[in-house]
Amino acid sequence: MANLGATKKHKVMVVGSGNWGTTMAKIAAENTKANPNLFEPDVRMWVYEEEVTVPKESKLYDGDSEKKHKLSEVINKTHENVKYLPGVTLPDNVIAEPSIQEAVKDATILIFVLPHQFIAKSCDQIKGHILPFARGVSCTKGVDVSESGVQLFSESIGAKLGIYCGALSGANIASEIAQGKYSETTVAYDPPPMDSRQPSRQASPTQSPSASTVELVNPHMEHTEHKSAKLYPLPIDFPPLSHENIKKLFHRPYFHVRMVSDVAGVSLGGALKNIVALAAGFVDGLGWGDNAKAAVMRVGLLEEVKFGEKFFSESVQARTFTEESCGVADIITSCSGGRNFRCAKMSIERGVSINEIEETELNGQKLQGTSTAYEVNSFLKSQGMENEFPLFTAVYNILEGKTKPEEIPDIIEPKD
Ligand SMILES: NC(=O)c1ccc[n+]([C@@H]2O[C@H](COP(=O)([O-])OP(=O)(O)OC[C@H]3O[C@@H](n4cnc5c(N)ncnc54)[C@H](O)[C@@H]3O)[C@@H](O)[C@H]2O)c1
Ligand SMILES: O=P(O)(O)OC[C@H](O)CO
Repeated sequence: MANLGATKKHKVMVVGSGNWGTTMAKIAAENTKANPNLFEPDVRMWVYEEEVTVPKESKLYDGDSEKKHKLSEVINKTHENVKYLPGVTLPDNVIAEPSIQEAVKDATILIFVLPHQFIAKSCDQIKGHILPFARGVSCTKGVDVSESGVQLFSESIGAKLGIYCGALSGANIASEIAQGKYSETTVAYDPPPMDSRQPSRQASPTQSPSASTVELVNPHMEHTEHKSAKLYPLPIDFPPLSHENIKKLFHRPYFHVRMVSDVAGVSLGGALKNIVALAAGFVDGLGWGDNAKAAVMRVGLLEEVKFGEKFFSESVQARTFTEESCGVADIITSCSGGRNFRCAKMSIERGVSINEIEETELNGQKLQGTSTAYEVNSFLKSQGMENEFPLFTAVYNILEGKTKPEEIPDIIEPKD
């Protein structure tokens, strides 16, 4: 699509700076540089500030291996996130910013890449500090479960901030992609109709677009206050956020993007596969091998599709799970080398809780599968549907110590 009437460029920022957050900032920064007609070059990355030590090879190392440095300063001075993505040089247009309000200021595109447990609080901090017509893309893998029901993070971010938010998810182990190794991903962006460009429209000043009421969130939420909200159209002096232009922000020669419109399918694939990966880790930890893993992956995929069709029936498409990177491919990669899989496996092998493994083995990185298993279970319980999702329920019960991993085969066997 032509950039009709566009005189301004999009300012891109990343909310998050963990293993995937830093990788996404790297990808986005490579692409903003490569597409100067669409994007401002600098990509601000919000860093949840902490003190870190630097390795001997770092130019900041002064002989004192215990000396603490602010992580944001280390990133800006050395172009390396020494804690969450060590050994990878970031482009110099990734700018680490410890203030979340400063980081989001004037950004037109916000890429959310936080562990899901931190999204709500971060949105509260951002609210009132973003451009009203900003747009979001959620790369967070998880679901937002509350008393009202289950929501996608694209929906809860959108509803909290009053913006449109799409989703990016795929078979994406961050460290491989950060090293430029080939991978695919799925980006779901279903732009609001008001963002489409009409050639006859007069260019309007950035500050004056009027808001329209649109459906922003999942209509399955029974008691939501946010069923519809005012959404500001993207001013015509910015390039349109069409599939073509959104793809240009994420696609790299080593990171192949497939654009779809099924935001629910993409988000659910990323969230639910983390429960499946725990199950795969449990059976692998027992020494049962690849056939056992394949069995839980098969059942996990079916439960993902069923969850989507039961609770997001108006929007989800089964083929998103079976054909796209965010579905079956993410189950395969997560059950092969993901953190949830590896930690679940170690917890069985060592006979310690997975929370202890997370604490001792991940150096501050966060598992999403354990909290997602609890959240999904509390939602299924509220719906009286635990028995319809035996694998998801078994993972929850194993985490609770009520079921043994050895019982998985019997539990997932269809009952007459
Ligand atoms: N790492 C991967 O390979 C990968 C790939 C695809 C998707 N994801 C998803 O991306 C999301 C982010 O994961 P990640 O790998 O970037 O993070 P991570 O697990 O590597 O790091 C944890 C992050 O949480 C931050 N943090 C800690 N306490 C916080 C607080 N109170 N408030 C805000 N932030 C806090 C830390 O600073 C750090 O940036 C997750 O949903 C994950 O499932 C990860
Ligand atoms: O390391 P995990 O288990 O959080 O999985 C990483 C990615 O989500 C794999 O696609």
